[in-house]
Amino acid sequence: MFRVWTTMALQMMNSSSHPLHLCHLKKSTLIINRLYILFHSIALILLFSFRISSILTLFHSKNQPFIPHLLIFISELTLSFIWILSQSFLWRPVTRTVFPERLPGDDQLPPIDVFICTADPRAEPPLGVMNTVISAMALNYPAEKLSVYLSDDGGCPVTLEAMREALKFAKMWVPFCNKYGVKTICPEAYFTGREVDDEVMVDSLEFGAEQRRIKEEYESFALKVTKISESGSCISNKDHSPVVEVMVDEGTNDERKMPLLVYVSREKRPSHPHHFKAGALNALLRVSSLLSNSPYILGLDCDMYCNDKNSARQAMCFHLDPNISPSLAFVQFPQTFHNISKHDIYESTLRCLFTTLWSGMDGIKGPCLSGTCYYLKREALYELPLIQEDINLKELKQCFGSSNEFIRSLYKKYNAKLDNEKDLFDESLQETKHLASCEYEYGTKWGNEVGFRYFSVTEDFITSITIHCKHWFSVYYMPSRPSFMGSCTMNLNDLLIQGTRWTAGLMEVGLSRFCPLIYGPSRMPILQSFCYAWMALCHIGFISLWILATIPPLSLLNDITVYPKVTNPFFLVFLYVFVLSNLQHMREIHSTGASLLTWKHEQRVWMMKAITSYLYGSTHAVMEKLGVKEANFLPTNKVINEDEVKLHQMGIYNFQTSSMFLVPLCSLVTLNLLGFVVGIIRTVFHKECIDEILVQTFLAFYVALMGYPVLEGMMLRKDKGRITPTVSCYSLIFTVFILSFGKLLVTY
Ligand SMILES: O=c1ccn([C@@H]2O[C@H](COP(=O)(O)OP(=O)(O)O[C@H]3O[C@H](CO)[C@@H](O)[C@H](O)[C@H]3O)[C@@H](O)[C@H]2O)c(=O)[nH]1
Ligand SMILES: [Mn+2]
Repeated sequence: MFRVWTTMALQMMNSSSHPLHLCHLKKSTLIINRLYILFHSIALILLFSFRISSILTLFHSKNQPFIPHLLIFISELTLSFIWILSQSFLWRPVTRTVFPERLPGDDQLPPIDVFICTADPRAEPPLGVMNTVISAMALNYPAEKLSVYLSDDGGCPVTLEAMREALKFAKMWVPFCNKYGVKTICPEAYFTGREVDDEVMVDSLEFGAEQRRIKEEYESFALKVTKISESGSCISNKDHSPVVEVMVDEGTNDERKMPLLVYVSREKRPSHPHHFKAGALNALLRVSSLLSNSPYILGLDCDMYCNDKNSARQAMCFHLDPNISPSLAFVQFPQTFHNISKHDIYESTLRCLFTTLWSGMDGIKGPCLSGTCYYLKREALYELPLIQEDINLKELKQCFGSSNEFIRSLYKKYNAKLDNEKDLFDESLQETKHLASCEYEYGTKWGNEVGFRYFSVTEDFITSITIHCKHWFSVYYMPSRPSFMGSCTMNLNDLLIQGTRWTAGLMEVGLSRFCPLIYGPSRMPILQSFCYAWMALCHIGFISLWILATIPPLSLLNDITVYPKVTNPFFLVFLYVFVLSNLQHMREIHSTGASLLTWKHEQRVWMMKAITSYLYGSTHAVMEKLGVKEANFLPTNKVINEDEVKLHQMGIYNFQTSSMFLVPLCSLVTLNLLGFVVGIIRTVFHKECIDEILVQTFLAFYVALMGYPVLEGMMLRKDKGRITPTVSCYSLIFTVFILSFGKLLVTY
């Protein structure tokens, strides 16, 4: 199927000499980055030589405890290791431009299947999910070439009911968008005025009336869906048979004027593993292959609505370029968020990831699938040679499972049943239920060698490693108007829970045979495997941060010096490393157009996550390795809470989260405040020691400053989002524990 489209694209391109897209190397950034890498590396070598020689001296002379120096050295080594890996992202940054107006006519565009996943109607309100579905139906793409699939892992009748209503509304909404060239194709975003650049045709009376009518229709649709959600049982059903419903647009017989809409809820049984989102996506892959079998798949989360109707055409500018098409696996768009406040205190935009890191990886061989919003070639998930009709069915069945119908869909000349007669269509529909059943995958290679991979809960990460390790590459395109918008985490609790899940999933890969440092270098460019390795392993940064947040203050309290004196030339090396890395961070932030406050928030959130999420996630990954714990996927909460929004907009942290997260944060900040105070007292009373303890006093001050919101939450705030006295008490107890245990440790 796919080859046919490529050939068509090839033919079409021969007739035109204008490229569909361009790739620009960011030369000045590249030079700055490489100079920075050079100077920073020299400084690190000097720093290590200082550490090694001072540790050796201490080991022999024994005039100061040796453990604190060793620990600090370990933390510096860990940070440097992560730093080295991360520099691969800076090596060759690129940006891209597309020319969708040069695409061939609609009749030559390849079909697209949109996959949307939802799992839990309580965390993911059906109205939001339906908005995503409707926005996908309104994409600027031939309707007969667009099919929208919703996977409902919650197995909720409520979602199915809401979807039927969504189709009714979409029948009005899609023609409205087409007729008036509406840009914001997600109804909720359009009516709440989230995007302001939709040129409202104020002059046109007809448009005004039409818009009012549609608005009323939307309101009544929204009300209906809310009522359905409230009336029905909204509890995820973990024990049910498969449900597949094709929502046919009955009004039309000959030509499809609306995209196909399909509801899929795969079978779930308590005794069968369901492999979370990857399992849901694989069920969609199989079901869709019988109904529409499009060569390209647009993957979306339920909260990521389409914000730009042109994304499909933009993606096709790459997929239809004959020079790159044969080995291009996916075109990826950044994830942007509609509920970001002015102060992004939780750093939920993932700015660094989507601006700097991904465009850096794009210059190598393409970034990882993480962050969804991708136009993926179906073939890249199957990894098959070109299938001819005469291929051995038995062999294929061992790989893809028992369905003859599915195997036939892999054939070059397969026609999806949609276009055929009604009887055949009904027969296919019956077969889709078999394909969405629990046992279908038993004894097959689904999740291991074909489809989305089950190896880790961060299915996008492991799946893209395996794709990039074959002959495929990918493209990252960041348009000025965000193509997709999702909802980001708006409180500390969601942020840290999500961070823990990501850490667990990524570390699990990092600790396995798929570790990019081992699995990657022979299969992909070395720089790309370093990028992947950074993603899988950067969470070990928790080791460094725990050491840096405890040893300097403990040393201050126990009269030990772990950094060079101010008069020592090596002091300059430490100063240089600290200042330069922060300057580079600020430059990078500035170049993406963000404010310097972002620097503070990013540093702070990184510290908070490293102390908690990275630690717990890594522990979870290790326990999973040992077989003590099972993988877990708790969907991120997408319900909007008014109080929370207010705090978020004012830039105030909401500390309503479990004490498992709060206690370490509070204790470490308190400890550093204590260390800083002692440092100041010591310099006031013994002026001569200032040059000895300056670095560690500064570090304690820096941590306490970064942790200021935590201190404020403990001592000054009275609102609901503060840190409760009980948690503060536990934290004090923990601080005392660190103090006494630390005393033993640092004096050894
Ligand atoms: O058993 C499950 C669990 C989740 N989901 C869906 O997976 C999506 C992502 O879940 P979410 O709770 O939003 O997690 P995030 O951490 O925000 O998602 C990011 O990280 C995930 C990997 O951990 C990726 O799958 C996502 O695409 C990426 O946006 C949502 O649409 C869910 O409905 C399922 O379909 N089945
Ligand atoms: Mn999400």
